[in-house]
Order: sequence, then C-alpha cells, then structure tokens
Amino acid sequence: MEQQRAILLRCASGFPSLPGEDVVRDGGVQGGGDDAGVDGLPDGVLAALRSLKMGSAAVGLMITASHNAVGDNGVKVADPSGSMMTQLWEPFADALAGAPTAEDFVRVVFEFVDEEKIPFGVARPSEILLGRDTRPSGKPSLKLRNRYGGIAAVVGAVAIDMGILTTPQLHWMVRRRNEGRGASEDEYFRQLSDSFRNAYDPSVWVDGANGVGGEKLGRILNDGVGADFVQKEKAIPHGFSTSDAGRRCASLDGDADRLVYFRITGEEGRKIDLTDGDKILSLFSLFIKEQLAKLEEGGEPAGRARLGAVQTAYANGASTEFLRRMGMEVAFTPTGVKHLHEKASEYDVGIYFEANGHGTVLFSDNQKAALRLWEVSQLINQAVGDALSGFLLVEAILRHKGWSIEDWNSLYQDLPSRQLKVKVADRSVVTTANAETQVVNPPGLQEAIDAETAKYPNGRCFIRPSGTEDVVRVYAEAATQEAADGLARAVALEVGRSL
Ligand SMILES: CC(=O)N[C@H]1[C@@H](OP(=O)(O)O)O[C@H](CO)[C@@H](O)[C@@H]1O
Ligand SMILES: [Mg+2]
Repeated sequence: MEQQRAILLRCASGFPSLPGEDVVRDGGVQGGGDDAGVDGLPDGVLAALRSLKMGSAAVGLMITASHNAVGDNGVKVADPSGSMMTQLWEPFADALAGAPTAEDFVRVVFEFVDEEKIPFGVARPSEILLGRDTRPSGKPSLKLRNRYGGIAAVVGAVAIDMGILTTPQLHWMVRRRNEGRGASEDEYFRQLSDSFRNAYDPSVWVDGANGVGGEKLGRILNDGVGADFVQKEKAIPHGFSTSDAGRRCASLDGDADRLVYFRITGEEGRKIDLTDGDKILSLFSLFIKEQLAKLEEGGEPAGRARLGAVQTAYANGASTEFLRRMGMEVAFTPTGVKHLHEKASEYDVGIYFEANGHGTVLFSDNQKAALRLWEVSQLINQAVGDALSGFLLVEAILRHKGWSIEDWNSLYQDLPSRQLKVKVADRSVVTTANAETQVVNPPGLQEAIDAETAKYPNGRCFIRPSGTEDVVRVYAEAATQEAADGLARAVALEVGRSL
C-alpha cells in the first residue's frame, strides 16, 4: 500500500517518466513535451479503480468532448455493463479532478479506496479499453501517456488503445468483452449489418459533424455542423445547400451518440425542417407499439409488455401529447442520458430520447423472445444511445412503413420553441425540482417565471443550470415563434436580475 501511495504521488506530481509503462500496449505514444502536466491522470486512476471495484472487469475510457467545440476535450467512463459510469461515483470523480495538489490527490484516492472497500493493490490486472474521437487533442500524446501511467500506477492494470471509435462503439465493446464475447470493431459492424440487410437507402445524406461518426459511416463531413447545431439553430449545416432541398438528411454529433434528421425546405433562405430526438422517439414508439399489438392479437404473452417512453422537460410538448394519445406511458427525468437510461430500464420495453437526439431502446430479457423485436434489439445498441444504430433502425422502419421524412415529420406539428443560455458567475445557486421544471432557488424566481409564462397562450417555460457549461439554460414554448422568443427573452432577463 505504501509503495502504491509513493507511485501515485510520483505520477500526480507530474514526473515525466511514469511507472508501469512496460505493461502498457499503446501503439505509438510519443514522449514529447506537447502538453506537459498530468491531464488525464485523474481519469486513468478513476477508470482503474472502477475496474478493481467491479472485480477487475473491463472498463472503458472515451476521450471526447462530444458536440462541443473542436478545441475542447473531456472523457466519458463506461462501466463494465457498457452503460455510463455509476452516478454514485461522480462526487469522487469531481474530487479527483479538483484536487489542488498531488498530496491532496493521493489523499482523496486513498480515502475513497477505504470507504468503498476497493481491493487496492491486488495482483489481478484489470483492463481499461481506451477510445478517442477525431479531435487533434485525442491523438496519442503526453495526456494519453498520463492516463496509462495513472492506470498502471493503481494496480499495474493494462490499458488497451482501441483507436478512433464512436462513444457507443466503446460502450458496446466493454459490454461484449465482459460477456466473454468478441468485442472488435469488425464484430460491431457485423452485428449491425447482419440485423440490417438492405435497409440503407443511398439517397439519404448524413452530416457526421466532422466527427468520428462520419468517419465510421464512410468519412463525410466541424463548426456549423452536427446534431447539436442542427437541433438548436435549426439551420443548414455546412456542406449542405439549398440545392439539397427535399432530401432526407441525418445529422450526428462529434462522437456519434446523437442523431437528428432534417430536410432542407429551400424557403426563406437557409431554412430546415427539423425531425429531432422527440420524433425519433415517436417513430420508434409507434413501430414497437404496433408490433406488440400484433403479438397480442396472436395470443403471444410478449404482446402485453409494459411499454414506456422516457423524456426530459426539453421534449416538445406536442411530442408528449402525441405519445400519450397513442396510449404510451410517458415518464420524465432530469436532463442527461444516465437518468433517462435508468428510468427506461424499468420497463419491459423502454424507449428514451432527449430532444437533441441522444437515446435508445431497452428490452428486458423476456421481451427479446419476440422475434421482430429481437431483430430490433440486435440492431439497437443495448449499452448506450448510438447514432449509427439509431440511424439504421429509423431507415428500417421508414422502409417497412413506406414513409418519407414528410410522412414521419407530420406525426405531429412541433410547438414553436426557443432555447437561450444566460452566462452566470455561479450556476450552482440555481436548484430545481420536479424533473427540473420548477426552480427552488433563488427564491422568487419561479414566481417571476410563472408570471411571464401566464402572459402567453400555450406558454411553457423552465430554466436549469447546465451540467456541462457555466450557463443557466432557458427553454420556452408558446403558440407562435415570436411568443416563444419573447417568453424566453423575458425569462432570461429575470434570471440575469436574480443572480
Ligand atoms: C439542453 C441540452 O441539450 N443539454 C445537453 C447538455 O447538457 P447540459 O446539462 O444542458 O449542459 O449536454 C449533455 C451531454 O451531451 C446532454 O445530455 C444534454 O441533453
Ligand atoms: Mg455526444
């Protein structure tokens, strides 16, 4: 234990040569001084400890900042099941990342090891699968070397560089590896293509956000592109033009775990018709409900499955109404896929999507017995939301129904909406309740929002602190675009005044 403490301290102090390098298979890490320091060390240590806690099962570490600007970077940790790292460990991750000195870092680690009874220092090596997106900062560098060093310093664990991957591919690989099944990229694509023969329509164009998703789909198209841009700005991404009007287009984000569709209308300059995550949820719900009804008609007990849709407050109000009218049970959770995923797993078939295009379908074991659904369950990534498998399933269902993107889009008409962000010094002063739809603190702000909202017919508005940026987000819906814009602006001013 003392030796482990000394090794960790040495790593955390930023020594250029790290212990355990020879147990690392890294395929080309340079020792250069391109980005000196110990960035990456906390994530390496975190992932290695998580693996130890879970009986040395494989854990994933994805180096990506998803839809954020190319200069940003971050990491995502995949648990041994392939889902996101347990929320119970988030305070520890924050404490590691925020430790001001090497000594503090080591103290945080050892306190946590004691508290969680992690079998620290055992001989059995754990395995960390590393993935990265196409950002230049993801390239093998000193940061990566620190990650390896951090991993090795904990237990002599082995890090395996899986190369450039989508986030969902890495989650899938972690899950498969821990099931003792083939986990290569070839196997990922084999599973997708086996369950998706002939569904890809070559007339569909894809905006890959210049990210790893595009590369995986055949290298397509990063500022002014991607699912976040298309969904929030409702504008045509770079690389597309009004001459593509009418065509069905899909847009992924930088690490391919978000998917939205759009159609360039060609009217009023650069306008698009957005078919967002809410509509993907609606399409999937419709299809799965129909299949269940058929099974039930045929006397199949699987047809009586408990089917649920999971949304956040950002879901367009019209989508919720559509789902409820269809007879779906609809549940709401706070923002962030970890919350939606957890809720969806309570159903026999749980479908979740954020409006921005993160989501997937989860099947309980008894449901997978139903054959069509089995095919769908094979196609759609059970570990995490995956834009590539989501895209293929949309294409398969549209083909099955003979639908165009207009048919699909006309399931319901979106209510006009507006999202704004207000830059604040300390977003943590805002706290919310009721799946983020009510402000608890600062006092009086919810009353001010209610008063503004009451001025607009069909108005709905909420605010919440972002989990990823130093901003408070404002969302408003109303009967007209002008009204939604007006409500969002008025509430943004209230937020500014009260913080
Ligand atoms: C309004 C919005 O799109 N929020 C996004 C954004 O979170 P914030 O906590 O709102 O910053 O990034 C998350 C991670 O990608 C995503 O899950 C979430 O939906
Ligand atoms: Mg993403």
